This record gives sequence, structure tokens and C-alpha cells, in this order.
Amino acid sequence: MHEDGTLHSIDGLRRLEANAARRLGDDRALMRRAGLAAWHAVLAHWPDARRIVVACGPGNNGGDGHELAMHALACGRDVSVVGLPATSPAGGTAAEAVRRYTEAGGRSQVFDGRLPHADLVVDALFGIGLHRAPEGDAARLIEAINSHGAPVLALDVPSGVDAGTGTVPGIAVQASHTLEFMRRKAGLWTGAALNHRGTASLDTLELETTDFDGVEAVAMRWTVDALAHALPARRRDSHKGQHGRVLCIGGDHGHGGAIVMVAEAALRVGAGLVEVATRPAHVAPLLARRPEAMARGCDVLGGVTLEGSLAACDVVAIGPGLSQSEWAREAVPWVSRAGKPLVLDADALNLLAESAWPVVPSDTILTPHPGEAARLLGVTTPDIQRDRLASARQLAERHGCTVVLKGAGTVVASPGRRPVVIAAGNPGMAVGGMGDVLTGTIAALRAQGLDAFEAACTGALLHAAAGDRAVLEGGARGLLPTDLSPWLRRLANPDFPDPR
Ligand SMILES: NC(=O)C1=CN([C@@H]2O[C@H](COP(=O)(O)OP(=O)(O)OC[C@H]3O[C@@H](n4cnc5c(N)ncnc54)[C@H](OP(=O)(O)O)[C@@H]3O)[C@@H](O)[C@H]2O)[C@@H](O)CC1
Ligand SMILES: Nc1ncnc2c1ncn2[C@@H]1O[C@H](COP(=O)(O)OP(=O)(O)O)[C@@H](O)[C@H]1O
Ligand SMILES: [K+]
Repeated sequence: MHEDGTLHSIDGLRRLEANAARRLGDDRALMRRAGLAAWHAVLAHWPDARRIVVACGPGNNGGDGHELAMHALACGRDVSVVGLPATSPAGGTAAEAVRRYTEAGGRSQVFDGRLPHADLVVDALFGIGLHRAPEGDAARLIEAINSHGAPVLALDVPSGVDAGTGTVPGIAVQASHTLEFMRRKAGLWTGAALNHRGTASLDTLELETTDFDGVEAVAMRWTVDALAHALPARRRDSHKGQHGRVLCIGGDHGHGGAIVMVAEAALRVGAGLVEVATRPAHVAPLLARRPEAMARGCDVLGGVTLEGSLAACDVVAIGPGLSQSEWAREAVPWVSRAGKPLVLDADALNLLAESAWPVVPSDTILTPHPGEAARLLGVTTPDIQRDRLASARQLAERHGCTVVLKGAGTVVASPGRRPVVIAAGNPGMAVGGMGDVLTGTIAALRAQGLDAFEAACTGALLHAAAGDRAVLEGGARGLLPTDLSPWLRRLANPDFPDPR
């Protein structure tokens, strides 16, 4: 079976292991495949590595390391296996791998505070079996790997990372590349794990369909290729009304730019009409920058003006720069009554956290960053980050709607749908206003006919991918939210140039 875009929990992977071992009638077969796949990864990424250090732990991850060491040895490389002192000798399948390596003439040494010189370090300390923060010798060995200077290939998981949740409870290996086995691990694609994973690849170890009996993926991983299928088609004879009308509400005194960025992104992602309701003082600067937008200056966010705009629109994007003033609160009953699909961001979420909104309809999209998510769930930001997938799911259940939990490895969750993790985006995007661009992006897709979950997933991917493309032009530092505009447009048209 080939990669299928699924992300798995530790429990799921354990079940997969057990099913495959039963089918193969040999619980050593998978480890042998893993070791060989790891050796192929070395040949693919570092073909000239002559001296290879393999840091092996006491479990099956260490067994994979010994299998790899055996292949490297057989191919004439200078191999040193370094193990942890004071751990009980490997048992079961790992012991068999140690025996094979030793019988092939392999040497092992106990970590004495220093690692030998090498062109490549392989991290085979801990995989999915990590169950506490590394301490003592384990922590020192990880520190030595990180300060060694050679590139680091992590087998299955960078040691020290919790592959189920993405949390990093203590010190963890800083891998150049991680080779995952069997299936991708949910925790390696979101949150703090991204600091440790480096680039990543997968070897499925030739699993078969029957191995997946009773194994449910916990999420799907979306990469930029998904855009080709996710974006709505456009009829040749379409008119602007069919591409949806977005009403953007926000931009109180002192935050006028936020709602301008929402509007600009919505236009660049293809909304047919975009209207902005903001403070009167912000209308002229908005029109000077984006004459394509319609603008209403409102000293009161309600009444006939807003009612007319609400009646005409297909989607309301509310929150960026909204503040929590009386002006902002005024809008809530009007917007709630309108019965339009909503995208709630920033201060609209803060108002939701303090119960200023009535229950939100199920086709609403919430786009919290971890701080806003913490306020919504009444927990701390570290609580949210400890298990981002679970946090997004919990928020989606609590409010009965779609949630986009932003940040490195954005997670989209919705009741009854399998969550999606966005495998795109970069730290250049950590700058004020970047979330406003996401709000406009998602609102525009919703206006063009995608359902709430599809619009949220596609919008989050489009936004992150545009950020990745924009970064290539001049680096992460200094990237501005509006730098994404041309890339939003380019990536929103995967079939460009259109031969028609
Ligand atoms: N089974 C199979 O068929 C296949 C398995 N595969 C491979 O096996 C990996 C999973 O192997 P695994 O279950 O043996 O767990 P693993 O990650 O080696 O760690 C457990 C060991 O580490 C120890 N330990 C844990 N945390 C610690 C800490 N903080 N500090 C110190 N020690 C700590 C723990 O010791 P304990 O504390 O329990 O005494 C135990 O000894 C998987 O990721 C993949 O690489 C592949 O080959 C495919 C086929
Ligand atoms: N390190 C990162 N990696 C990937 N994406 C990031 C990173 N930091 C921020 N982002 C993205 O940038 C956007 C920031 O949004 P937000 O925090 O709401 O900013 P603001 O409120 O200033 O507009 C989100 O879409 C988030 O996913
Ligand atoms: K490892």
C-alpha cells in the first residue's frame, strides 16, 4: 500500500504492528524491513557518509538502529553503535537485531559522554515507545547528538518527541530528517514536534489492507497538492454574484488595517463582491488601497445600514480589529439574527469566550490561535499546545461547528469529520495581521460554495502554501501578510494558465 495521507495515534500504530506481525507470522520481519528502509534512506540522503554513529535505545527503535548498522557494515562503512549505560539488555525482536549486528562483526560501545567523529548520526533511541521526558544518560546522549555537528537521521520519531500528541516533554533530538515507519504519526505534524522533525519521509514497510482491520486514522494530512482538487470549479459563463458576496466587519479605532487585510485576501481568493463595515475614518484609506472593495462607515454597527449589508451577503467574516468595545458588541445581535454563514476570528472569538454570542450555528467557522482557543476552553495556552489535535476536536465539539486551530501545523476539526492537519506554513507567518488574511481567505472560499469544513481546510492550506511561496522571495523575517496576496491568487488557480 502507498501513502494515503492518514495520520495515526500510538494505539493505532501498535494495532497495525500487531496485525502485520500476525499476518507475516514473524514479529522480526517488520524490524528487518525498517532497518533496510533506513539504510536506503541513508544512501538516498547521505550516500557519501563513511563514518556512521548509530545511537541505539533499549527498545525496538534501537532494534531498527542495529538492523541499519548491520547493512551499513555490510556495505563497508565505518559503523559505531552507541548504547545507553545502565539499561536492561534488549529483549524480543530488538535482541535478535542486536545478535545479527554482533554476529556480522559489529562493535558497540556504551555512551561515555562523547560521541565518536562521524559524517552522519542516526537517532535510534526512542520511537513511539517514549513515555516520559528523557533524563540522565538518555538526556545527555540526546544533547551529544544535537551538538555533534553531523546531520542527524531520526528513525521513526526524533527521540524525545511524543509522536502521539506532538508535545516535547523535555530534551529531544533535533533531526535533519525523520524516516517514519508504517504510517505517519499525528504528533509529528503539528506543534513543538515541528522544531525537531526536520524534513520527513515515510516507508510503509509493505503493509497490506488487512493490516488496517480495527485501525482508524486520527486525522488526514493535507499538502499543497490537495489544492488541485479542493478548489471550487468556475463556470465559463459565471457572473460575480455566483462567486459570493463577503461582508467583513471589524476595524475599530486603532486597528483599521485588520479588516482591510481580510477584504483584500477575500478579493484575491476570488469572492465576487466584498463589502467592509468599519469605522468611518477607515473608509478612505481602505478605498485608496483597494478600490474594488465596497465600504460602509458605521459609527453604530447595526441599524438599516448593517441590516441591508447582512441581507445581501453570503458570508460574514467578523472579528479582525473589532475590539470588544460597545461598538463591537452592538454588531453581535444583528449578525446572529441574519442567519448567514459566519467566520469568527479575533475579538469575535473573545466575545464568544465571554458568552456574548448566542449559540453559534453548526456551519460557523472559528479561527482561534492557541491563545484564543485557551480562552474559549477556559484553559492555558500550554494546555492547548500539549495536544493540538485533541484541543481542536474538543473546541469543535463544544461549539458544534468547524474550528481552525492556527499555528505551526494548523489543525481543522469539525464534529463528525476526520480532522485535517495542514502540512504547510512557516514561522515567517508569525506576524500581526497574518490571521486576518486567513479569515478573508476562508470567507472567500465559503462564499464560492465550499461547505464550512471544506472552506476551512482549503483556506488554511491555501494560506499556508501562499506563505511558503512568499517566503522563498526574501526569507521569513520581515514577511508581511499582504505579501501573500499575489500567491493567494496564483495558488487559488491551480489550473493556470487556462487554455480557454
Ligand atoms: N514492534 C514492531 O514490530 C516494530 C517496531 N518498530 C520500531 O519500534 C519502535 C517502538 O518500539 P518500542 O515499543 O520498543 O519502543 P521504543 O520507542 O523503542 O522505546 C521504548 C524503550 O525505551 C525506553 N524508554 C521510553 N522512554 C524513555 C525515556 N524517556 N528515558 C529512558 N528510556 C525510555 C523504554 O524503557 P522502560 O522505561 O519501559 O523500561 C523501552 O525500553 C517504533 O517507533 C519503531 O521504530 C519498527 O521496527 C516496526 C516494527
Ligand atoms: N510558526 C508558524 N508556522 C506556520 N504557520 C504559522 C506560524 N506562526 C503563525 N502561523 C500562521 O499565521 C497566522 C497567524 O494568525 P494570528 O495569530 O491570528 O495572527 P493575527 O491575529 O496577528 O492576524 C495563522 O494562520 C497561523 O497558522
Ligand atoms: K528515534
